[in-house]
Amino acid sequence: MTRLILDDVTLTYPDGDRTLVALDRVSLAVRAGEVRAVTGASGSGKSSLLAVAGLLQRPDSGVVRLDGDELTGRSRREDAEVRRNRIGFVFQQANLLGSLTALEQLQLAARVAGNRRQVTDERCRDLLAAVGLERETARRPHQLSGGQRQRVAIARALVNDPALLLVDEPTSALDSARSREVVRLLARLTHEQQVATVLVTHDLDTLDLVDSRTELADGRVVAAVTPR
Ligand SMILES: Nc1ncnc2c1ncn2[C@@H]1O[C@H](COP(=O)(O)OP(=O)(O)OP(=O)(O)O)[C@@H](O)[C@H]1O
Repeated sequence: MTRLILDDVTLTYPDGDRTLVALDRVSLAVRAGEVRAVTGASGSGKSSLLAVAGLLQRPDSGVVRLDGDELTGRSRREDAEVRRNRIGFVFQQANLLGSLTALEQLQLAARVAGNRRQVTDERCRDLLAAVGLERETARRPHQLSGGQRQRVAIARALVNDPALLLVDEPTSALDSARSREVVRLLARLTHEQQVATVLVTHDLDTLDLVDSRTELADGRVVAAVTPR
């Protein structure tokens, strides 16, 4: 089942008296249970692609679909609701709240979303166990390693059972062994939870762990590898 579709998306930014084309007629599709890496040089449009898929930027033209629903051209309030309930985000830094335990990070994310489904403490604990942190549920961020913090961020992003997981360079602060662990974990959870994951990465050493890849150059798709 295809979860995310970007169809012919163009995004421009004003640049003095010219226009900078950050995404130039980009199309891609990501299925349930698929990790798609998005690669390309600095400035090629990777973050712009995530911003459009995550409804943080509105494209000039083209369409974003999630589970068949067209998401383009809705109100800001509707965009925010989709972001809270149907999309999980993981950034370069884990962005955990310093005073909360690992378990509380997930409980807060569930509460903020005001989920129609009640997210139980059991689900939060199960997700922390799934990322290998069953014994760290009561720890605060400063008591966790960088890799562990990133794993809490991944568990938190999945707590509301999103259709789409958007991940921006999650391994940039980690060494290569830890990077592989984090990407392997993302792949496993993506398959288990049947989420569609878009992983922006510079880290070519982890590409053997993903299912598919879109490479950008100057805002255009220059190569695409589809799932095996
Ligand atoms: N808010 C903005 N205003 C103007 N130009 C922008 C803005 N954000 C990005 N750009 C430009 O759009 C182009 C694509 O940028 P983007 O950040 O998407 O690339 P990237 O591949 O994510 O780069 P990096 O790997 O360095 O994060 C670049 O030329 C960038 O300078």
